[in-house]
Amino acid sequence: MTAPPLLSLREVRKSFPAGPGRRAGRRTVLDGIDLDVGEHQCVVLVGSSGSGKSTLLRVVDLLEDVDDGQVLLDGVDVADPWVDADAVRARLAMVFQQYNLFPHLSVLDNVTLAPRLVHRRPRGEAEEAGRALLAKVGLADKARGYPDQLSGGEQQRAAIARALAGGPELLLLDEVTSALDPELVGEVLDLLLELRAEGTTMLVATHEMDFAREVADEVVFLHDGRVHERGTPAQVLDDPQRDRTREFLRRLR
Ligand SMILES: Nc1ncnc2c1ncn2[C@@H]1O[C@H](COP(=O)(O)OP(=O)(O)OP(=O)(O)O)[C@@H](O)[C@H]1O
Repeated sequence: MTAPPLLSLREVRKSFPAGPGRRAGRRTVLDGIDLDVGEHQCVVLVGSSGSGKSTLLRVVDLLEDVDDGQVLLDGVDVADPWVDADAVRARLAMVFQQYNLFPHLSVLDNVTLAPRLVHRRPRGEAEEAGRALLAKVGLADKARGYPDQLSGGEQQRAAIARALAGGPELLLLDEVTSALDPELVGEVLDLLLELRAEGTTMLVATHEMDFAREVADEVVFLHDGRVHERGTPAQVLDDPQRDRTREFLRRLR
């Protein structure tokens, strides 16, 4: 029997209130999503603003409940009542568009907070590992600095170091370069390419098609909460079969 993929979504549905008050009804944001991410794989979500990419990542990171369908980690539905949600969260880490570093903590304390509080690692050990991670992301000299003393690109690299600190099995990346000035985008993408080359398992939402082309095992084009087209980067980005995918890519050029 073959092992299940690390992450599987099966017929996942999610809706939100379409406006204030009950009469506004609900808007379907994920409309029956099927998706697999195998160990050491990188799946990249692309699609227009509002197509559901962030919501999909938030569902995987247990920040949103699904209305219907399953989110399976190693074949186990994370919504099952006997599943320990904290244990699931410890296997995942998400990096957000806006870094979300704690402004009152040093860079090193941001990186070591979860290992110390959640994983109960002794301070010395957590700091040693944290410094190694900061060196890896090119911030060895910023360990004692504070987030507001860092550029956007440095803050995002610190956020990536923090995400890696718990040793996640799956890294979720939500438009991590969207808030950066264009000249800082490259330094973050280079770091992600390095992580990818090391075999880090990733589920990524991005508008950076060149990056998608370089890292993705599979590109998934979302439209209106559905998988509209999927395949290798060459298939979806260079030879799309559907008009909507072509139109989306044309608008990006
Ligand atoms: N908590 C919420 N309450 C109501 N509507 C929401 C909520 N979160 C997301 N939505 C709506 O769901 C839709 C999909 O949003 P989502 O952020 O997942 O899209 P996206 O593809 O990530 O867009 P972008 O590329 O702009 O980040 C949008 O119309 C959004 O307004």
